[in-house]
Amino acid sequence: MSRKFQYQDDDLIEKSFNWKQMARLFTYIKPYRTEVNRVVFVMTAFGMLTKLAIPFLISMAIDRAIQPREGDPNQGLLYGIMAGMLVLYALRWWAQRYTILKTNEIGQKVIYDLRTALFKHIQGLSFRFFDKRPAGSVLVRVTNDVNSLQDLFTNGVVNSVIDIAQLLGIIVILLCLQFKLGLAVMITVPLMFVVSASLRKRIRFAWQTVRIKQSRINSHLNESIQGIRVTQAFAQEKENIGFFDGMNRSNIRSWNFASALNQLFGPVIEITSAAGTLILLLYGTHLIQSGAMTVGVLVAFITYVSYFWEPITRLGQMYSQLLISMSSAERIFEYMDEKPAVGEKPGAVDLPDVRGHVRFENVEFGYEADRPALRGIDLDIEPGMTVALVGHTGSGKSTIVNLLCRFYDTVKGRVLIDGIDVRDAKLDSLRSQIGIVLQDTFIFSGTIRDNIRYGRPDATDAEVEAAARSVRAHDFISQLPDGYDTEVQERGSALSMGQRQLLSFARALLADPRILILDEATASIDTETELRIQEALGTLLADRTSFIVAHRLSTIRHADLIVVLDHGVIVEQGNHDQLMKLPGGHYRGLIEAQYRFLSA
Ligand SMILES: Nc1ncnc2c1ncn2[C@@H]1O[C@H](COP(=O)(O)OP(=O)(O)OP(=O)(O)O)[C@@H](O)[C@H]1O
Repeated sequence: MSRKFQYQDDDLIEKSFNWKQMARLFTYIKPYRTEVNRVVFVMTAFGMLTKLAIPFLISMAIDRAIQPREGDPNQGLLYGIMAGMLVLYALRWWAQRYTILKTNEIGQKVIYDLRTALFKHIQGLSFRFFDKRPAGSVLVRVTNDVNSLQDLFTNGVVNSVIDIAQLLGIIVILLCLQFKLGLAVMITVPLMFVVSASLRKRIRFAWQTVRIKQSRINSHLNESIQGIRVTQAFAQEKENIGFFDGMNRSNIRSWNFASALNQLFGPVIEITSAAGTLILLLYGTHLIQSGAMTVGVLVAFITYVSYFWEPITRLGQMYSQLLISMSSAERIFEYMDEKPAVGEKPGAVDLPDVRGHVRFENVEFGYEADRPALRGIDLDIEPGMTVALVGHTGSGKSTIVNLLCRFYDTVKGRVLIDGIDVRDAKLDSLRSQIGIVLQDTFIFSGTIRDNIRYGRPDATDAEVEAAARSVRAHDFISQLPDGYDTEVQERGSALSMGQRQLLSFARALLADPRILILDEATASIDTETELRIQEALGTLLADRTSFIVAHRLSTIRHADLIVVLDHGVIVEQGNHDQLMKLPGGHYRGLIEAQYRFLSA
């Protein structure tokens, strides 16, 4: 069976509904406590109390103005009551408008804070975290999962507080109006709670499944778009579309299932409410006939009972909303709790301006526990040296530079810069002194100028241009439609491979790091660009310690030290001439193989 498109990102998070998590979610609303309190006050005082007063006024109108037990109808009192009701309605309208505006505002602020906190946290996570997760699934958590909390924070929190207050108010009113009738109506409530509680867990899992399906769609989407050229080149569009369709359908099915479960809350409440109304009519009529209650009070009672179910229905909906939000919250907090695998020690020091003396002392490392990628690595590199790392694919060249930048920590041994263990240095101070030019030269969307300035945003235009000139990038940049202000697409797809390389050289040169890492591009480029890149390299490497994951013969030949790796072990080191003299040596073998390839 094909094992293509396996996104092992998310398993169902097996945690029960947990109040601690809830409390944690609500810490995000804490900074806006005063605003929330204000809204709750306005809505309770002007929205809820006005609403609760209206049925009371209606009962007064019936029993005292329209059909008093004693005396004639009182028209004046009726108009008075009507005027009072108008004022109450106006007040209620204003309170509702204020509440909607304010709750939306508060909700947006909370979502903003949460998204920023999550993004900030993810930015600080180590390579190990990203090794394990497809980019699409990380996107989903910052977008969809955070969005799904929006409803909770915009309407949910404030409305729930108001609903609970309204519910308590109505219970008090019902019991005061007619104690026995009030009790009789409320007898159905526990039944409703028992039924809905059993739905709770199933709904939570159903929504989590939806999120996971969405996350997989996003992962696939991300991969499909990034790999579209390969897909089209291998004519795999149909297969891709088929796979996407399957995912999409599965998403719909799980959405429908979750939503159907959600909808069960409504009928549960409706049936309970119908039972309550029946009890009310039967028992209420009996009370009127026996003279224990007036018609006006029954009318008010009926209205209050309908008000009684309103907050319960909304709280029920809010509860399902909460369950949906909980699964998103769990997914968000799972990332928030992720500690960077490469952390900063409590007493980490700022690495002073380094000279560029690099030492690897008996270093051992593996990406996975049982598969060592490097073993017994000892290197001593003087400041200013150019070191070429060579070896077969997978021999550990990139891993050496990953450890130097501290993208990962060694399992054994130490990496020292100017005698300071990289684990004792603040990450910022370490990485800002190391420049990296990767094989996959990442160009960000923005102008050419912004891209060159990436590592030193404060560089002047003149400095940007000087850097570009030094690495021979100025000529091609000035021929672009808007020169340095030309907008490049994300990943720089409008630029050629060689041009992207030159741009990344300019970026590294402008940042002027003491230590430079260069993962040479393997793609073959024309001789003229190759020459230009060689010249640019000369400028770039001058006066700094450089590590080159080398693929080009020309670069290797001029390196001060060539380190030959094989299966994670250093098998030879020396300069070109020394290594070529070793009969049957690894390096000599590599060079001879390349010459054979080039002359073939
Ligand atoms: N992120 C990762 N997770 C797990 N294993 C990895 C990871 N990166 C590299 N490896 C493994 O570690 C070993 C060394 O990889 P490394 O990338 O250092 O090789 P390399 O010499 O730079 O290869 P190439 O010339 O192909 O870039 C390989 O066996 C590789 O499969």
